[in-house]
Amino acid sequence: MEYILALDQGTTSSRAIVFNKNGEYVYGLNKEFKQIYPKPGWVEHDPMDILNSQIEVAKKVAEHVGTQNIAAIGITNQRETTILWDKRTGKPVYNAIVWQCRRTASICDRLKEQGYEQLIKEKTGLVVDAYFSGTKIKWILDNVPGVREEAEKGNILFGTVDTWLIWNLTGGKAHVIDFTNASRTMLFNIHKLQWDDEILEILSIPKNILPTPLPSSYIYGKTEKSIFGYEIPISGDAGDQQASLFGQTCFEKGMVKNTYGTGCFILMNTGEKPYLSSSGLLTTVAWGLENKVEYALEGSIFIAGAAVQWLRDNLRLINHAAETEELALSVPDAGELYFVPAMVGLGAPYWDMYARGLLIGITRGTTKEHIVRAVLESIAYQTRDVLEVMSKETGIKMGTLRVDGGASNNNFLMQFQADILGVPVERPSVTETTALGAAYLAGLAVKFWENKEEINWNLDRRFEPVISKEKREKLYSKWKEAVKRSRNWSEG
Ligand SMILES: Nc1ncnc2c1ncn2[C@@H]1O[C@H](COP(=O)(O)OP(=O)(O)O)[C@@H](O)[C@H]1O
Ligand SMILES: O=P(O)(O)OC[C@H](O)CO
Repeated sequence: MEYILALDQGTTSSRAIVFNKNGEYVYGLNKEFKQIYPKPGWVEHDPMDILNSQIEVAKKVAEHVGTQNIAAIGITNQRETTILWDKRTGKPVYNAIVWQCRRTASICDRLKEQGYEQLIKEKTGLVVDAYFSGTKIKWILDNVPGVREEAEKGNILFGTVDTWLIWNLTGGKAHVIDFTNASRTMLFNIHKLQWDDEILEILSIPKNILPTPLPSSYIYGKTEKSIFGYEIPISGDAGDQQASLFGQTCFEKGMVKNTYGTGCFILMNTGEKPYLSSSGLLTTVAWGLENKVEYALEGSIFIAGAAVQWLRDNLRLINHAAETEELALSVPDAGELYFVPAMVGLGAPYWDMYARGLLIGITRGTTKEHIVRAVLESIAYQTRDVLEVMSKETGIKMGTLRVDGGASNNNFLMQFQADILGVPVERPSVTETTALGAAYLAGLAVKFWENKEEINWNLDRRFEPVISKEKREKLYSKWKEAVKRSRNWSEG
């Protein structure tokens, strides 16, 4: 068999991509689905939309290349997003609460007041934040009538999006989660690789709703024959950011990647020991493979490409994301205009659930082009915030930054990123590295690839920093000022 099929279930779209033995992109399709914003700061998806859009593109792509040619399926997904369903009917009991959703900020505040921050950090590697699944599960159990009672009777299952997809694709046979996704729930002990009873008790979450945690490269089950006409092994599962670290072949300690999608997620491979941060970075499982687990340090930025979507859909300043490159290049600079994309608060390294978006430095001369440029620049500044902390903490000086994700196709942004970091930025020829990583993990489990050494990484373009250190620091210090002014704005 010639191909591996990767299913990349992202925040805004479901994607299916087929890769060949050389790790080359053969064919892929993408389907956007509805974002639901019931209240300010709340974000939901319909779990059936997630499932149907994913199956639709998967079937079309498989048929295009010949379903019988697919050796295995790898799954990768938006992480933390929380789904609870009734295992008797397969019906969700509530919409998926999306990772960006802030509705559980007050539950997190209470956990902090009760002094649980350190305990949670030591066990899970995470900061207490509404971002993670734990408080979202609690919210559904406490707020959707009847769900807690049914959960206690053993009728309810929880899953992140990978769990939900695998459960449905296997016809309800496999209720599983891989270690990387589990490490984003705030319920998983990343040292013991087990659900943590103490945290489950603190949040009043019954253990029987949780899936079985497994390595990221593993045969979890086979697809129901009715879906593709064949039973195909599902043998890779990883959260999208860890999958992209793998697809970028960041296999050595100290290697770093940044994915520019809805948000930006910067991960550094830290090897076989978890490194606990003291300045707002997360410790997370990078992958479970070949009977061992490796860890990563992560800086999660909530809004990156989403700010470009906001320019398109809310302000209607552009028709397509790609137009921003030309618009930004049409002005020599942003004219001291700074945009802080704190629309859902600020993630790493600030973790301010109450910060809100800000555009500052507007003058009579400010144009649409300046606004577009400031939005793109904000993505690069946020990345520097994380990388500064990362190298300070670990003492590792990054040699280059490997990039991927939709917005990494923006050459202006990549050049500005190199300039503001003072470090070269490398874009690989396959920027769908998230899907590629999932394909690699799936292929390794079924011996489509024998070992990691068979895996390729090819450069598309390298962006070298060109501005002076003085200019870089001047631009960056003003950004820090803008961030200060965006903080602590919302009253919850
Ligand atoms: N050329 C571009 N310039 C700037 N932003 C872009 C460009 N292309 C895509 N984007 C942004 O990148 C995001 C899509 O990237 P993708 O990796 O598909 O994200 P996700 O997996 O989070 O859905 C969107 O938010 C979009 O606005
Ligand atoms: O869907 P993406 O690519 O924006 O990724 C979302 C992250 O997994 C959230 O942690």
